[in-house]
Amino acid sequence: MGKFCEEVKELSIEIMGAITESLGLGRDYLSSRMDENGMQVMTVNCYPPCPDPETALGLPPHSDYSCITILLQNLAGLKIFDPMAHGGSGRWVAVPEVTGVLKVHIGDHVEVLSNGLYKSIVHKVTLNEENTRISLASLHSLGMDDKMSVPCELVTDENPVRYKESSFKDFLDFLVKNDISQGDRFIDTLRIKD
Ligand SMILES: O=C(O)CCC(=O)C(=O)O
Ligand SMILES: [Fe+2]
Repeated sequence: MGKFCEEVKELSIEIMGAITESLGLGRDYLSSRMDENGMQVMTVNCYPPCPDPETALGLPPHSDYSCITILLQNLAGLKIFDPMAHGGSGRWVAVPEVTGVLKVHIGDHVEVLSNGLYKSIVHKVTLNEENTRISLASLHSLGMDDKMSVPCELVTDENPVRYKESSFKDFLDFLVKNDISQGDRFIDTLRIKD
């Protein structure tokens, strides 16, 4: 498990480098903040078989507060929300399980970093009648008090700052006061209204 955590952290820094490069910020824009002071939270989720899977959920719809989440799972069950489908009313899409594959979620802090170009993905976990499902989710973020803000390089008159800055600690404060199981989303508290 220790080796998995270390390797997945290295992978997260590579993926974040590709994301910041894609935004024109360069590969190392966040690498030292993520590598030396960044937070890695590893969650082990166990979903026992459910006699009536249509009436329950393993995890309610949410987006991850992290920059990115790297996910390993043993069974299908993950669904992501495609907000553009059906003319904007959206639909849930089942993510196929492919053995040994890692999945990457864009989290709220990459939405902020990209000033909304990347969207954090809303997802949920469904249950099944027969088998126990296990997933390992590794959430990668900046340090506890390190604020993620929209880079000035991405801001112009036509593209103003669309999100307030925030830290992991700010997310924890949000968690205390809100109920993510009822659909409250941290990213919604960061949006700057026109
Ligand atoms: O179990 C899964 O596939 C997803 C877990 C998840 O979304 C989370 O831990 O935030
Ligand atoms: Fe999640």
